[in-house]
Amino acid sequence: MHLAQLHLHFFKNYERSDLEFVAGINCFVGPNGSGKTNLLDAIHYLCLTKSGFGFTDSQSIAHQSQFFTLQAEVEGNTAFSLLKCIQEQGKRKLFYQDGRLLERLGEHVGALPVVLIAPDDADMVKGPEENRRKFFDNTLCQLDPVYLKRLSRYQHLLKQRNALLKTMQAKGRFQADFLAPYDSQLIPEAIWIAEQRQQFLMDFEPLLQAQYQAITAGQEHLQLQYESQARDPEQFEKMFREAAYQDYLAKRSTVGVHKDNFHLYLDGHPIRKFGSQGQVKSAAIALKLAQFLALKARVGFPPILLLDDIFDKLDDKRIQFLLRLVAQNEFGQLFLTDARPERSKKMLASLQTSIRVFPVEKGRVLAAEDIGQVPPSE
Ligand SMILES: Nc1ncnc2c1ncn2[C@@H]1O[C@H](COP(=O)(O)OP(=O)(O)OP(=O)(O)O)[C@@H](O)[C@H]1O
Repeated sequence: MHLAQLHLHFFKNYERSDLEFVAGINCFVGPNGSGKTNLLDAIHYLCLTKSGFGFTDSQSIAHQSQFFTLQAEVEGNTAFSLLKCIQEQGKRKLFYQDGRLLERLGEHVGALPVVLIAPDDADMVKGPEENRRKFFDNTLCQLDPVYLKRLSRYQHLLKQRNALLKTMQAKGRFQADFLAPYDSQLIPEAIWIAEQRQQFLMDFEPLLQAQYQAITAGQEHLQLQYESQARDPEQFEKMFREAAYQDYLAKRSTVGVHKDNFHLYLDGHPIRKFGSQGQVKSAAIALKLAQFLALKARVGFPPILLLDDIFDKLDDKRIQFLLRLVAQNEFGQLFLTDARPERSKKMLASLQTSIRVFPVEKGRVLAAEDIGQVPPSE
């Protein structure tokens, strides 16, 4: 499976752009701020229906416009060959597969799996718990549509419960019976989500460890530990109900799977606290590569891989590791950005795959150049 074409209209700094990709490596090169990452984000939108860099939909509409349109042609083993995403300012985002408007955006999640390796990935390892929760939820949602559905339901109920707690506080009156209908729906969802996370991690941890050991030449042992209040269903239900008054005082739900933690340890010590910069970077790439392998195993073909600015932000050792994987044909279609064209051309030129370089200049993509040793059609 690969993206054969991409068409952008009023997406960020692109007024209109039409690109034809190769099935191997597509490299966007150009000065800082020219729009290279925006192209990766357009691809991310078409894979997961949203930005991979935390931009809102309205931020992604070009300043001079009231809408953006993204379109892609997909070749290979997917159930569709044409994708379209339209976002009009202040309106519902529309997403089409082969001209069919999807009722829910979630229907598309997982159909075109994608992994993004970006400069701020270290925040996933070093940053707050929420970052790791987001990473694991993103992976599980791409793997399983039911997980996405039930997680969305949990988040929706939680929002409603929190709004109710705020209203109660504003009125100065705690009423446990008002919370009960939410609690009886939230508790089973939380228990189910915790179970799924737990099960998933049993397969994911060995993948993660193998990737980390390969990157670091096997010197240290990376471990992942899952901590959830909902792992013991009976205990959790009691805890959740008992927290009601505390929740009222806090004006938010203080117990639940939105509080789960995913701890990373290096030789038994929390990497967040003790990891060196290099160890943190290696763990971040290992997480993304393990995500890639988990998705590939589930769908049976390699996900699209987006590499943002890796030549600048990673050191040679980690770049060489990634390029070795490319050379071993571990990946499918790959998109990467680099501010220095000569460097990426030199790094990529020897690889046995089709390679196309797209020069980018202030929201315009100039004539592409094929530099691979394999013709673009293969
Ligand atoms: N909604 C928008 N409308 C118009 N321009 C936008 C919009 N959002 C972002 N931009 C512009 O896009 C440019 C940033 O693009 P992008 O992040 O893709 O750059 P880049 O080439 O990856 O740069 P770097 O090499 O620094 O990472 C900036 O000039 C920014 O002003």
